[in-house]
Amino acid sequence: MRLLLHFARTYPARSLLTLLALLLAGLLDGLGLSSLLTMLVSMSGDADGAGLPLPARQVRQFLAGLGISPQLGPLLALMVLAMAGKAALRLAANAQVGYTVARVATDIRLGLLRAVLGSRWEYYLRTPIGRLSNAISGESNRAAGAYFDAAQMMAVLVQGLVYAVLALLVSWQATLAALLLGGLLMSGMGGLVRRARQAGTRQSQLTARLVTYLTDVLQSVKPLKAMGREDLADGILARQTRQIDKALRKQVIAKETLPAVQEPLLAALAAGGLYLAMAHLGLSLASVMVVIFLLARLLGYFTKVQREYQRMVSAEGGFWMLHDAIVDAQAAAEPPTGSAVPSLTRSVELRDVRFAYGEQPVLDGINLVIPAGHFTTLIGPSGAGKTTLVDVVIGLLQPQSGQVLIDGRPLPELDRQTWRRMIGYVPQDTLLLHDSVLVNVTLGDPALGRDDAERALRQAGAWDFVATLEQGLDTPVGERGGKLSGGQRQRIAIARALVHQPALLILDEPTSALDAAAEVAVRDTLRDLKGRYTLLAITHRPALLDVSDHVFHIVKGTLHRASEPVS
Ligand SMILES: Nc1ncnc2c1ncn2[C@@H]1O[C@H](COP(=O)(O)OP(=O)(O)OP(=O)(O)O)[C@@H](O)[C@H]1O
Repeated sequence: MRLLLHFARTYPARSLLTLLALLLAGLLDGLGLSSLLTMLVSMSGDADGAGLPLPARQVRQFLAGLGISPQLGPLLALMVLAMAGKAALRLAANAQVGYTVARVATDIRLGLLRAVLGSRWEYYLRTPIGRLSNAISGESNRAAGAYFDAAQMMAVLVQGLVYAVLALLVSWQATLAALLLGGLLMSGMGGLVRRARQAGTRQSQLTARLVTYLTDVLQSVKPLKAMGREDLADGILARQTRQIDKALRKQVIAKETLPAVQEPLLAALAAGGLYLAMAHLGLSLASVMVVIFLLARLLGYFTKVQREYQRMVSAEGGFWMLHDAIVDAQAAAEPPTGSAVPSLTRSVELRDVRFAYGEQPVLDGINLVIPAGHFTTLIGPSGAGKTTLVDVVIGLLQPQSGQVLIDGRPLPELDRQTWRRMIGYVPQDTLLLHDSVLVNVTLGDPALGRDDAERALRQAGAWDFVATLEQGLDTPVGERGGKLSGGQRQRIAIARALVHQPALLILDEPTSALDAAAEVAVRDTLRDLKGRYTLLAITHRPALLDVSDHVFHIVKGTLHRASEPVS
């Protein structure tokens, strides 16, 4: 029910339209059925209609009002018209449902993408990539399927209600008895519905776990294969796959058992109802014929509604899992951005900045001035807090106290996106996109052309090897840049950071994978960039230390000047 309310609230107009079309279709179905009943009764010889069941009499009156005599021809025409109208309305309703199912899947995907992309850096550190890819690709379709099942259930329910009203007009006693028994039948089968729901939820959870684990394995498959340990991953993946299989089988059993139990019970109930109508309520033959027909269909609708409901709840777990993932990502949204336009002509300054991951302090009262146009380098032992300091400058992490000032203005007052677009960033681990060299350098930015890419590649000392590639700039780099060497990947990452001519170039160990010649090329580039750009690097390499203007040493979150500016 929670899911139905959620859909009704999220898509009110579409849901209302669909319901309206279904209701009208149900009413037309009832009209068609009443015409049929009238014919049946007329054929039974009850010419004046006195013994006709109520809806049949009303159809006669309705036809008389229109000046149509209740003969076979007009009755048949009315029935055909009603059925055609019903079919058209069902088509309209089903088309709406189909569009909405596609819309639900799109909304889930976009909702998750936007929530994820708008999250704080800490969110990415704790959320497995595989969980997100599973959600975007497979699970969102399954979750949207829950809307389809909900709509199918409503369609059957509306039609069932129309039949119930007709049946009540014919014999309220027999109908009430059927409704009561139908209700009992449904609650008796509740266990099977619950089992399908549990198995569906488990299937979603297990699939998310499997895809998450598989993504991690594939990302580190090289060391696994190199050390002959892929069988360890295989064992875990196979166990998780078997668990999914078990959950699927449970769902199948619950789904198949439901109709298998419903049908004999239904037959028994129909027989009981018939007996009641004939032996105890003393209904006329015409009414009994109608009662048999209506009650059998009515109980049929009961069971169908329950089957659709079961289908819906077995897909529901996936829907709520995605819904919670979106809420989780939204809760981790980046803080509101300021609106001031940043400039970097004087300095980036950190004033008494303190940052901790939970209880663990990482930056412990950092005071640092990074002058514009200079080359500032941070060195220090592993885990000292160098990358964390850089993340604070970018605004990926917010310090618990202290300030980051850009040309004297606190970072939170600045427009975050504009500030970050002024940054060129070379990360410690170079991961390229599975695309061409060109796209890897420009990131698909339409404002940047081939000339820009070539200039940046030349500056990064990468043009020589790119020019020799078979397709030059258009050469695909393979999955995560796997077709290139570590040093080549690193130079492409440097070109990517330079291509948009950033005001602040941040490099985290930019030459760690380069040979001496390539390192000299990058060093010369950085030396040339000095004065035009502000450079902030983390490095231990003497080549870069030689061209730095200021070198700071970080030890256990505190900063020490390691050298005076070089000339
Ligand atoms: N997401 C995180 N959650 C908790 N602790 C973290 C997290 N990221 C980093 N740390 C911790 O913060 C400290 C500083 O990490 P940081 O990456 O800034 O070090 P670093 O000086 O750049 O190290 P390296 O030279 O090895 O890259 C380390 O002790 C690390 O364990």
